[in-house]
Amino acid sequence: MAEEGKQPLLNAVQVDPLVHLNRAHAVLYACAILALLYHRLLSMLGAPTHLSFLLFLSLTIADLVFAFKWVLTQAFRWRPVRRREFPERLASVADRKDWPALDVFICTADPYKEPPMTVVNTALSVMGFDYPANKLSVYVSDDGGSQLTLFAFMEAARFARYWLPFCRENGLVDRSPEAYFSSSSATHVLGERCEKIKVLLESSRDADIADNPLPNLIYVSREKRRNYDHHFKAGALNVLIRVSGEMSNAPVVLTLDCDMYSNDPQTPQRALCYLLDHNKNAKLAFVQFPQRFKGINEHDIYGSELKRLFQINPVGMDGFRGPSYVGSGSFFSRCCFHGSTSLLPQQASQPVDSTGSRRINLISSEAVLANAHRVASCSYEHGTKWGYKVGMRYGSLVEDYNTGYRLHCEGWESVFCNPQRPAFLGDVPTNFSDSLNQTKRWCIGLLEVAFSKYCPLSFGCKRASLPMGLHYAHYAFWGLWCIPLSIYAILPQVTLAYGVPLFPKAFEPWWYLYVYLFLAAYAQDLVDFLRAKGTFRQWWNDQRMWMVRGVASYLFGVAEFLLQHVGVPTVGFNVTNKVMDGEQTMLYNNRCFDFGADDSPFFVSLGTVSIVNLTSFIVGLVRGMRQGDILRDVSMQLLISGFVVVNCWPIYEAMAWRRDAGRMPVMVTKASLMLAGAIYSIPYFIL
Ligand SMILES: O=c1ccn([C@@H]2O[C@H](COP(=O)(O)OP(=O)(O)O[C@H]3O[C@H](CO)[C@@H](O)[C@H](O)[C@H]3O)[C@@H](O)[C@H]2O)c(=O)[nH]1
Ligand SMILES: [Mn+2]
Repeated sequence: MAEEGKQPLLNAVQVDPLVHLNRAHAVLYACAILALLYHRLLSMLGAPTHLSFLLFLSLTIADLVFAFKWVLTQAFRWRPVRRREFPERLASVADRKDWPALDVFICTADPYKEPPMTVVNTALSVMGFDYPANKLSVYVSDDGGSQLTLFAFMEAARFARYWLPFCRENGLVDRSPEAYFSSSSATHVLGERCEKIKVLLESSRDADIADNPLPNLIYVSREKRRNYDHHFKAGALNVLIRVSGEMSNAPVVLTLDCDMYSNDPQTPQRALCYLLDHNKNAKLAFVQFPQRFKGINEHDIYGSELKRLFQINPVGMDGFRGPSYVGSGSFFSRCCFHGSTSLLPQQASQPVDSTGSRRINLISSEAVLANAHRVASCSYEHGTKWGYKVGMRYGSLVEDYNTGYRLHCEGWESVFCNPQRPAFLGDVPTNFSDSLNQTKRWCIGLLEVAFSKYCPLSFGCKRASLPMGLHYAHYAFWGLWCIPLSIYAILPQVTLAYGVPLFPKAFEPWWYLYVYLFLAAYAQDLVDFLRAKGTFRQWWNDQRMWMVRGVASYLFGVAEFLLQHVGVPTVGFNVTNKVMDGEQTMLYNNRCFDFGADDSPFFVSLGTVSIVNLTSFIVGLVRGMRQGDILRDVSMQLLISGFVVVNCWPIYEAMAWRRDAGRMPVMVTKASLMLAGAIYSIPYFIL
């Protein structure tokens, strides 16, 4: 290995050339926000009645939240950096035989929502990494304790003997069998059960048909008992950290969701470009690859790509301590799980090195298995620091966000690695209601962190840094979007229907301020999106989903979080469905919104908002045509409701004239009409 300091460059970093433009614009926009708040204050002070004061107050609250969120997002735009890595130079730094061992963790939880074949597929794709087989171990955590999954893996172990040499001989890059070739009820999920650990393949013993060693493959189903908190995925990963610690104990650990298969066998080498970089690795906790997805329809109608979360914002965080951990596609340095950088002497937080792997040839020995069983039992963590100071952190439904955040607070760093060819590809919910449920779960998990003693605004700004604190606060307070979005979805519209102006007259100077604030924010968002290789149509759908989530996922997420706090039990980690029926798939591929799956309360909310906006827009326009002068007074309200109406088009289609299975259930339409009627009648009661 090359000496420290003389190491050839394994990676390079470049600051986004547009930062200065962004910063200049931030200053201008900040002035505009201050002017707006001043104007709001004036209107409140000059309000002629209590009612109009309340109306202006609501708008002020909405704008304050917008302003707060704007401040938080500036942290992402302050210093975005892009990285490149040079895996071809790796050979001059470390010989293949000196590469650190790699443990891959794959989590699955529900054999019905996550078909075992998907999980097997993911496992085989990583066993096909271009990496020394005797240094590679794949651990599968089955939180469902499913016989079917275990059986599928036993078969997979046999299949691997043929598949892996086949990949190598044919130089396949797609090493997930399903991706390459595409082109049973005999089980039940056990409530309580003992831990089960099976070594399905052992590198020192098993070889493929060409007589090359195979990677280790280990199936782990942890012990589950009533009366014990299992901490969902975080708990499962902590069991894997300990079990693998007893077996292969590799210094590098890759975490993957069961649907995130490897799309490039060179990926670990890219990660090594950072993990073996002596200038970096003493503090490097993880290398995060973006979550990328397959099967998204052309215009991405549900905004499933989550470009901002997975591709744009990490670049912004990378200019500081690094991107957040997103649960999948992350190469960890194992030592980061054992405590903080500052607490440990330099030797203990040793950078990833070529050593560290235990004697792999012993993993199925009785002694090792006995230890593995011990650490996989549910009482093992009792009275230890696991989940609090050690391993994946508990206390939030978004264990990934929470763990990455706490690592950054302890002084660890991370890097964002976003190669041209997606490193991993996963499934997205291609069903409207599933997609909204997923973001609702995230929203709740994030609020759990926001309102804990680890609130990023206080704890994070102090322990990590101001920008890192703001980054994490942006996510923690994600759900707050529901406040301004709900207010702007109803208030200007209802007042418009009653002919009450709320905003400055058209073409007055203040009116231009509002127009500037809207257009500039939207334009900047569009530019960010296009620069991240999005299309205009995808961006349009993405901004629509932002509003949709505002009155659906975020609104219900915040409500559920509040209910949870007054003691109403809630669902917890509702695993996202990865199976689609034929009709759903057809609707999705035809870019049709699917409201048919269930009559979810989300849809009542969406239906109500869309009806209110359409009604007000028509009433306002007709009134404006009749009495020309009022048109200028309510112009802003007309623009807002008109904009929402354009966005709600798929909802009107689904309510009024679609006849397929994905149309809006009649019950939901009726409920929405009633709710809209109720909203319009509120002013009567107040007056
Ligand atoms: O009790 C549980 C629940 C879930 N999982 C696994 O966790 C993964 C993610 O679950 P999924 O239903 O796919 O959730 P998503 O919302 O799609 O996942 C995102 O958000 C999660 C946090 O909410 C992160 O853990 C994931 O990595 C991230 O991809 C899957 O492999 C599950 O099998 C478990 O192992 N045990
Ligand atoms: Mn998922």
